[in-house]
This record gives sequence, structure tokens and C-alpha cells, in this order.
Amino acid sequence: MLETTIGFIGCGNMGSAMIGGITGSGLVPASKVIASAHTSATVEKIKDQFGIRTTLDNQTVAKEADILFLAVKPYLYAEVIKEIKDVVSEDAVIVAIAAGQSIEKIEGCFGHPVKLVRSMPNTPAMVLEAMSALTPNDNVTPEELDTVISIFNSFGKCEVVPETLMDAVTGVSGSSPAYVYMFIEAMADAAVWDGMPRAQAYKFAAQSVLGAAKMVLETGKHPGELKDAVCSPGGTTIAAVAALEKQNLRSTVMNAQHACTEKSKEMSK
Ligand SMILES: NC(=O)C1=CN([C@@H]2O[C@H](COP(=O)(O)OP(=O)(O)OC[C@H]3O[C@@H](n4cnc5c(N)ncnc54)[C@H](OP(=O)(O)O)[C@@H]3O)[C@@H](O)[C@H]2O)C=CC1
Ligand SMILES: O=C(O)[C@@H]1CCC=N1
Repeated sequence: MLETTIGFIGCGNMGSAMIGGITGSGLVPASKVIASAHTSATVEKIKDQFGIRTTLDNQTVAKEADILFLAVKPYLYAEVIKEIKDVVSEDAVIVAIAAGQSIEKIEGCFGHPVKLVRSMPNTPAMVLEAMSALTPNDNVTPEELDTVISIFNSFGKCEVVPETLMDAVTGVSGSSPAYVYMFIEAMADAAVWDGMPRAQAYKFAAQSVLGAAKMVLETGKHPGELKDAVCSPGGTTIAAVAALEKQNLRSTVMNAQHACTEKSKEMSK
């Protein structure tokens, strides 16, 4: 268990998923997590849900936190940093999770040296299955980075990457759960079309996606080889694969994800 106070400024979709992961994994007791938000409705909800301490005062979180997550929308970064920059402990490690907010830009907002880790998590943190990427700045020591890594590992997997990869990471993992939910929803809609009750359709579609993802991760086989093993000659699967190819599934997905990465680059300017 970590002897560290973890602070969250902002606890919406992403912040609350990480808080759920951190407290659910038992990495730190709920009493060592403190979070702020804009409205009392959100802080009350988060307090009830996770048993952590909450406040509407960002400075209280900033003063107490050893590891401070900035979990507000990108356009609020400058404003929130202005509010907290003079009260954050100089030993604290700031963890930014926003799309398109570079280390240089965030350091500029603080205006004095800070220990900063830029990250890109995803919402499956809530069920301890996040995929996250981290880039530390030069002020973060290896021990501090290890602590931050242990927090991210508590709710999934993480890797340290060069900052130049952060836009691609946003496309392939930060935003990608949304595309996968659309795929699951479409599979379930088809099953309902073909007569299956809706709740059962979501279970069959989602478990199949989970199983296929585990096959890629655990067998080490190329996704194409795994696909081939499902396709019997003249069988059912190849009929579906041919229909997907006709509709350009792979180039559709590639173009969509590339658009996401390009948007992240544009937001960084
Ligand atoms: N959603 C996702 O899948 C991912 C999001 N991110 C990044 O996470 C960040 C947050 O996104 P997301 O969680 O989706 O956004 P949400 O809108 O769901 O949450 C934002 C949170 O910030 C709070 N907030 C707003 N203004 C302030 C303020 N002045 N001071 C303190 N808290 C404030 C809101 O409070 P209230 O609820 O009271 O309004 C809310 O709790 C973004 O920078 C995004 O790029 C990164 C990876 C994935
Ligand atoms: O849509 C967004 O901008 C955020 C960043 C990654 C996922 N959601």
C-alpha cells in the first residue's frame, strides 16, 4: 500500500474512473484520496460512491496531494493551474491527463519548475483494465516515476512513451473505447434484429470482444492468423468478413483513428 496522498482536481468521467480503480484495487485507502469538482452534486456523488474525501476548493486538494491529477477538460488547464500554482508543494508530482496539453505548455502555465508527468489513460480504469501512456519531464526522479507507474498499474496497464507518441496514443487507447462500444452496440443490434433479447445480445457481443482481445494479448499470434482460424472454407464467418471488406471496415477504422490523432495534434498547438 502506498503512503501517499493522491489528489484529483476534476472527477468526471475520467477522474472518477481512475478514483474507482485506485480505491477498488486497494493501492491506497480511500481516506488518502481527495478530489474536487466544480459542483457540489459531483463531489457528493463521488464521496458516496468511493468513500474518499471531497471539497469544492481546488487549493485544498493542491496543498494536500503528493501526487496531483489534473482531471479537468483541456480548456480549463490554464485557469486551474493559475489557481493552484502557488500552493502546490514543490515535492508534489503533477499528473496531467488531458488530450493535447503538452509538457511545454503545462510547464509554461506553472511558470516555475514542477515535477510533471503527462499521461493518457482510458475509462476502463474503472474496471482495472485501462491502457495508459506516461511521459515524465526532467524533474521527475526515477523513484517518483515508479510511484506514478504503480498508481497507473493499479487500474490497468501502462507504458512510458516519448511525448511525440502521445497523439497516436490518444487515438489507439485514450479515445478507442468509444469506437469499440460502437462496434459492440452494432453487433448487439444485429443480434436483436436476428431475434435475440437485447440484454443477452450485449453480453454475447461484449464477451466475444473481450475474448478476442485476450486471444491477441495472450497467444501473441497475428490478428490475421486468429481471424483465419475462425473462417471455415465456404462457411459462415467468411461471409461476414467479405461483407465487412466490401464496406471498407479496416480503412474506415484507420481513417477514424487517424482523425482522432490529428485532432489531438491540433489541440496541442
Ligand atoms: N473521458 C475520457 O475517456 C478521457 C478523458 N481524458 C481527459 O480527462 C480530462 C477530463 O475529461 P472527462 O473526465 O471526460 O471530463 P468531465 O467533463 O466528465 O469531467 C470534468 C470534471 O472537471 C470538473 N471541473 C470543471 N471545472 C472545474 C474547476 N474549475 N475546478 C475543478 N474541477 C472542475 C467537473 O466538475 P462538475 O462535475 O462538478 O462539473 C468534472 O468533475 C480531459 O482533459 C480529457 O482530455 C483522458 C483520457 C480519456
Ligand atoms: O474525447 C476526448 O477529447 C478525450 C480524450 C481521450 C478520450 N476522451
